[in-house]
Amino acid sequence: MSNEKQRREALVYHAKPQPGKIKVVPTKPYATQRDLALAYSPGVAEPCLEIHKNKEDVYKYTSKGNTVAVISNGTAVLGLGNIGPEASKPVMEGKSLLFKIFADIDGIDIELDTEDVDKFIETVKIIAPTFGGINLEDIKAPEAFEIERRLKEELDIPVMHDDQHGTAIISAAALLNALELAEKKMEEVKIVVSGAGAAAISCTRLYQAFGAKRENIVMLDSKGVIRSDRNNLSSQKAEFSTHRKIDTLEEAMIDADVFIGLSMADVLSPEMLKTMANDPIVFAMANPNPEIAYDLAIKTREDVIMATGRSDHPNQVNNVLGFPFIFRGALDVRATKINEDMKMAAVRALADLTKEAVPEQVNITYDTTRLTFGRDYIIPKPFDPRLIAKIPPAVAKAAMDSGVARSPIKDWDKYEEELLQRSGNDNKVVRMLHNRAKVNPKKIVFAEAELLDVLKAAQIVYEEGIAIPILLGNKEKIEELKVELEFDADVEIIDPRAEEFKALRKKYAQRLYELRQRKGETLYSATVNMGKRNYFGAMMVLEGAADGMLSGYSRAYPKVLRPVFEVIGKANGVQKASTVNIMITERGPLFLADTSINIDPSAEELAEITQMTAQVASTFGFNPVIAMLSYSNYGSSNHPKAKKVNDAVRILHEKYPSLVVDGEVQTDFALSKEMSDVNFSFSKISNQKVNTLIFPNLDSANITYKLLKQLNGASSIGPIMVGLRKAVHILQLGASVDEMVNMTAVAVIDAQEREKRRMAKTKQ
Ligand SMILES: NC(=O)C1=CN([C@@H]2O[C@H](COP(=O)(O)OP(=O)(O)OC[C@H]3O[C@@H](n4cnc5c(N)ncnc54)[C@H](OP(=O)(O)O)[C@@H]3O)[C@@H](O)[C@H]2O)C=CC1
Ligand SMILES: CC(=O)C(=O)O
Ligand SMILES: [Mg+2]
Repeated sequence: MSNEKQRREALVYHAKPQPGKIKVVPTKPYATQRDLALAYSPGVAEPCLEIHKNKEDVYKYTSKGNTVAVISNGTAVLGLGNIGPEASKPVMEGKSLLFKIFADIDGIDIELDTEDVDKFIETVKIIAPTFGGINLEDIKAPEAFEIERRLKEELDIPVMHDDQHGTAIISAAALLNALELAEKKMEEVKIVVSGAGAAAISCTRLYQAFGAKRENIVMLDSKGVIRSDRNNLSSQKAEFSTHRKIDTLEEAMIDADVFIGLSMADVLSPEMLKTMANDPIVFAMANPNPEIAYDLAIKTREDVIMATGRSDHPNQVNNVLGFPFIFRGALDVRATKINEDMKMAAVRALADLTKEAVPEQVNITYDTTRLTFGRDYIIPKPFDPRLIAKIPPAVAKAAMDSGVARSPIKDWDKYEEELLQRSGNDNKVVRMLHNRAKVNPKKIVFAEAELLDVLKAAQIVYEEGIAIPILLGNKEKIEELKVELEFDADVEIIDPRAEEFKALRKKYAQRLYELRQRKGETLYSATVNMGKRNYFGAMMVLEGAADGMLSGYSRAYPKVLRPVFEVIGKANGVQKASTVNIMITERGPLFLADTSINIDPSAEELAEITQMTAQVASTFGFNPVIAMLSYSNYGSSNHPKAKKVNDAVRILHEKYPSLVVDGEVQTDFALSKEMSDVNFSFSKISNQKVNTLIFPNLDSANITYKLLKQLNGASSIGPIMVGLRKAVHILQLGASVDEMVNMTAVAVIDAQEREKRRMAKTKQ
C-alpha cells in the first residue's frame, strides 16, 4: 500500500463510522423503571452513603478499581515531538484501546493544556479520586521526571510514566535475553544510549539495576555525547555523563556491544553499526521510525540481534507488552504504587516467558511454524495469550511481598482463571486467520464482484495480502466501481457471459455435462448454467484456475448451495457436508455446528459433523472440547430426539476415543464448569472449558448463532463449509465487508491446508 493510501486509511479509520476509538458502555441493566431507580436516584444514594462512611468502599461500588487515566500534555508524542494536547489525543485513545483489549482495563484518555509542572500535578491530583491508577504518557523530559516523582509521592494509587518504566521493563527483559544469546554479561557490556529523555534515562537506570556499569555507558542527546565537562546538564543527564573525551555517536559506537535508541529516526548509520563488537545488540526503539531501519541493520551485520518498536518485524520492543499487564497486577491487589520490586518482577516474568514453549495459537497468529527463544524471538509477542496469565500475577505478588498491596490475592489459581476470562473477548481468532492467510495467499473467486461491498472486501484482502482475488461479473461495471473505491490494482476480471470467455464457458459446460449427464444435465442446460457466476466460479475452482471461491452475499443460501454441490460435490468418504460458525463471545471463541445445511441429521451424521467440526477447531489452533447439545442430560430422557444425540456420542467414543466429547447435555451444563462438575463428574467434558457446541438439528443451531449475534453482540465467522471437495464457502445473505474479509481468509487457509495434504501425499 502506498504511503498516501495508508495515510488516508488511517484517517478514515479514526473518523468512521464514528470519530475516535473508544466509548463508554454501561455494565448494569437499565431497561426497566426499577433498573433506573437503582442506577440513579433514589437507589444511587445508598452506595454514596456507604462510601461517605468508608472511602475504601469506592472500590466496591464504583468502577474506580478498574479505571486508569491515560494522561498527557502532548509534549513528547511518540517521536513526533511537542505537538500539543489535542494532537496527542489519538495516541492516548489508542493506549486506552490497548488497555482494554489486552488487560480488560478501562482506560480514559485525558489531555491537559499545560506545560507547567505544578499545574499539571495539581490537576492530576484533583481528578485522581476517579481513577484506580494513573498512566502518564508522552510528556517530555525533564518535566516528566518531576511530574511522576511528585505524583507518586502525593497519591496513594499506582502512578507510572509508561514511556519511562513500561519501556524500561520491556527493553530490560529483551536485553537480558539478547545478552544470554550473545553470551555476554550485563556487568561487562559497553552500552551506547541514543536519547537522554524520559524513556532513555529510565531504561538505562533499570539496566543498571540489572548490573550494567555506569562507566560502560555513553549517552547522547540532540547535542551529542553527554560529557561530564558539558555545562548546564540536567541532574538526570549528569547521572549518565561520561569522562571519555568523545563527542559523536560515531565515536561512541566503536566496539560498543549494545545500542539503545530512544531518540529519533535514522540517527544510526550502517557504517557505525559495522564498528560495533561481535554479536552487536541493537534496540532501535524510536517510533514510528527507528534509529536504523530493521532491514538495513540485518543487511549490514549478519550477527546483529535487532529489535525495534514496530510490529512489522521480529522482536517488537514496545511498551504495549507492559503497561496493560503491569497495571492489571497493580490494580488487582489495589497497590498504592508501582515500585522497583514490581518492575523487576515484570522484567523477569517477561524474560522467562520467552523461553517457554510457545502455544500453537501464537505461532499461527504470527505466521511462523515454530517460535523459539533465539535471535528472532527475544521477547514475547504482544498477542501471546499467556501474558495476561503470567505478568499480572508476578507484579501482584511483588506488590504483596514489598508491602504495597492493600487487597492481597489469596487464591492464585482462581486469580489466574479470572485473568484468562478477561482475555476472552478480543479478536485473537480474526488476527490469527488473517496472519495465517497472508503466509501463502491463494487465488479466490469473488462470484459477486459487481456488488460494491463484495468488491470492497476483495480490495481489502488484496491490499492486506490475504488473497489474490479473481473478480467475476460485468467488466465495465466492476471497473467503474473500482474507480469509485480507488482500487487501482490490476486484478483479474472475468465476465462469464462475455464473448471473450466463450471458449472457456464452452469447455466448462462440457465438463459439467460429463460430471452430471446421468443426473439429468444436458449439454444445453450445462451451457446455460455456465453463464451463471456460481456455476462458472465453482468450475474455475474444480478445474484449478482458482484455489477457492466465495459467494452468497446477494442470494439465499440454498440457491448458492445447489450449484456448489453440483459442480464441486463432497470430498471422498464424506457422507454429508456441513457448516461451522465461530462465534466470538465474552467467554472466548465457540465453534457451533451444523448451522446451515443438515436439517435433521441422524446419529451417524451428527458424529461425522462433530468430527469435522473438531478438525476445524484444531486447524485454528484450539483443542476441541465438545458438548453434544440436547434438551436432555446424559440419558435423562428416552425420547428419540435425545436418544439420537446419545447414540452419536456412543459412536464418537467408539470411533474417536481421544476426542474430548460428551453428552447429550443441556447448554447450561455444557457451558458451566461448576454445574457440570457437581452433577456429571463422570463426563469427559466435566472440569473442562467447552469450546465446541454440536446441535441436534439445523433449527437449534441456526437460531442459536443468529440469537448470539443479534442479542449478545457476538461476532461470527462463518458459515465455514466442511466436507466439500474444494475450498468453496458460502456467505450469509447480506454479510458485512468485515465478515467477507474474514471468510476470504478462511477460504485461503482451507486451500492452504488442502495443498499441504496433497503435498504430503505426493511425498509418500
Ligand atoms: N518502543 C517503545 O516502546 C518506546 C519508544 N519511545 C520512543 O523514544 C523516543 C523518545 O521518547 P521520549 O523519551 O518519551 O521523549 P523525550 O522528548 O523525553 O526525549 C527525546 C530525547 O531524544 C533526544 N534526541 C533528539 N534528537 C536526537 C538525536 N539526533 N540524537 C540523539 N538524541 C536525540 C532528545 O535530546 P535533548 O534532550 O537534547 O532534547 C531527548 O533527550 C521517541 O521516538 C519515542 O517514540 C518512547 C517510549 C516507548
Ligand atoms: C510506544 C510509546 O509509548 C511511544 O513511542 O511513545
Ligand atoms: Mg509513549
